Amino acid sequence: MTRFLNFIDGEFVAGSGEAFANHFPTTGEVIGEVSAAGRADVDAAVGAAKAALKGPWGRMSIPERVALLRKLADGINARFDEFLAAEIRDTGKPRSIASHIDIPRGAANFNVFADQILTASTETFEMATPDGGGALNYALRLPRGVIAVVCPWNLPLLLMTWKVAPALACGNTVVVKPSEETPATATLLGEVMNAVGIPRGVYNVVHGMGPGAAGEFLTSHPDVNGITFTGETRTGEAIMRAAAGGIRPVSLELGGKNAGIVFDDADLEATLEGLGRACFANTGQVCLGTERLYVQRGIFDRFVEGLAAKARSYRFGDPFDPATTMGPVISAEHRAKVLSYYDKARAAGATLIAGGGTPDVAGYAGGYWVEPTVWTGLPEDAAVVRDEIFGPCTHVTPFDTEEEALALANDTPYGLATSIWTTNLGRAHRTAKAIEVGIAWVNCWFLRDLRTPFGGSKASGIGREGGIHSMEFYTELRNVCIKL
Ligand SMILES: NC(=O)c1ccc[n+]([C@@H]2O[C@H](COP(=O)([O-])OP(=O)(O)OC[C@H]3O[C@@H](n4cnc5c(N)ncnc54)[C@H](O)[C@@H]3O)[C@@H](O)[C@H]2O)c1
Ligand SMILES: O=C/C=C/C=C(\O)C(=O)O
Repeated sequence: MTRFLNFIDGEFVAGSGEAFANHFPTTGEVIGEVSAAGRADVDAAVGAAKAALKGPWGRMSIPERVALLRKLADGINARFDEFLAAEIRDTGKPRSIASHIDIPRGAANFNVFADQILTASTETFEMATPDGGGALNYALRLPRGVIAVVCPWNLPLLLMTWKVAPALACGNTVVVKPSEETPATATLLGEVMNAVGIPRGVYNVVHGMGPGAAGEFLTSHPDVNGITFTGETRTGEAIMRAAAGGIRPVSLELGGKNAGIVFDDADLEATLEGLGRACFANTGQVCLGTERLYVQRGIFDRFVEGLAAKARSYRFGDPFDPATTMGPVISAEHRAKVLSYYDKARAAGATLIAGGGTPDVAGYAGGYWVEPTVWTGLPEDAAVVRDEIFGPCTHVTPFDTEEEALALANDTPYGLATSIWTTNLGRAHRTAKAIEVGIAWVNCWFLRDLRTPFGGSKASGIGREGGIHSMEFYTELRNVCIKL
């Protein structure tokens, strides 16, 4: 049984909070115990992070920091199999996903933001002064200080390093609160931090729950200078309230109810491949996934049939077996939530095209399995069409005109991402511009260039991360005005 400790000031320490169990979602077995941080431990972590700003880390040049970030990427890659196993045991996700997405991106994030800080520039303005002389303004890009990083469980290492890497690149220190469901890779990263020579206190990890526990202790801590959060919209509201105390900036990457739009001129095979992944990859637990599809009437029946075939094509089982293509959902609680929506769809009179229940997975009866599911026939105000479910399921609605598709897609409080499929160039540009989201993919899904702005509109978030946009959040600009 693994014991996951907090990582504070370069050391692994037990916390004063109540320890809790870590489950393997594939079997439901308890495979670890997580030592939760109490308020005093969070104080110690924030204190260590604050002190580290004044230590060697704070005096380091950008090239020195960049060299350490590259060592972190190499350090993760050198222990690739350990990170892979840790992520798989926390999430039950298939090896094929974790080895292609989670761990490589977890490492790559450090290299990407090392590159970014080397080229991040600031403005200068020369001005005339009333005395006939002049002055020169230039901006200094300074770290904000101690950054609280609060993370979800769906892509644990990837989403954590997506924030930790730019925060460190900019010279901040961090206190990470991983999801209580997935403590492993954040903890393992502490070992890599020490091994490559990141000074103590620069990276800290506190484990525990959110409300009334480590998450809240951290986000309400007065010595935290900025909060970056990925998770549910409701939690984002609580974090924003906590950030109001002391006026701390927030970056919020929140929930969604993303629409996919398929026009009848789309390449059907490519569309099914792309949207099949958008609906079902990672057992539907991707914030960018599509839980609502709008398909033009001319290809509606063929599309629905093709998507049902995709839904039925997954293989459940041992995540370490390369033949497994779909894992369980993260927890018994989350499975109950997803299945409650399967019940709601039934009660609302949906036409069930595929799935709709729980599979029998031989040898893994205790796992948190749910079937990939496709429905049609529900009105737009049905709970299944409106609420974020965060499971491997989608509802498909037919439409006739471009205007109608856009009105349907935009009729949601959320605005994270969309995936539009058409071979008509003009329509692609028009639709991408008219849809109210932060990320519009055309003829693709989850194709990521890490220099691009990433984030949500409406209730899906505040701010953008990625490339220079991360630098904007993790630094503060100071204007220096020199009278010449
Ligand atoms: N927009 C994005 O980039 C993005 C990416 C991934 C996931 N998500 C969203 O995340 C959600 C799934 O993740 P989740 O269930 O882990 O989200 P969650 O909001 O339940 O939890 C996220 C983190 O916040 C902590 N937390 C909870 N309440 C808190 C509080 N009051 N104060 C401080 N911390 C608190 C949790 O312990 C956890 O570490 C989905 O809604 C999904 O759409 C969004
Ligand atoms: O579940 C959400 C996935 C988010 C992905 C990223 O933040 C990324 O690719 O950088």
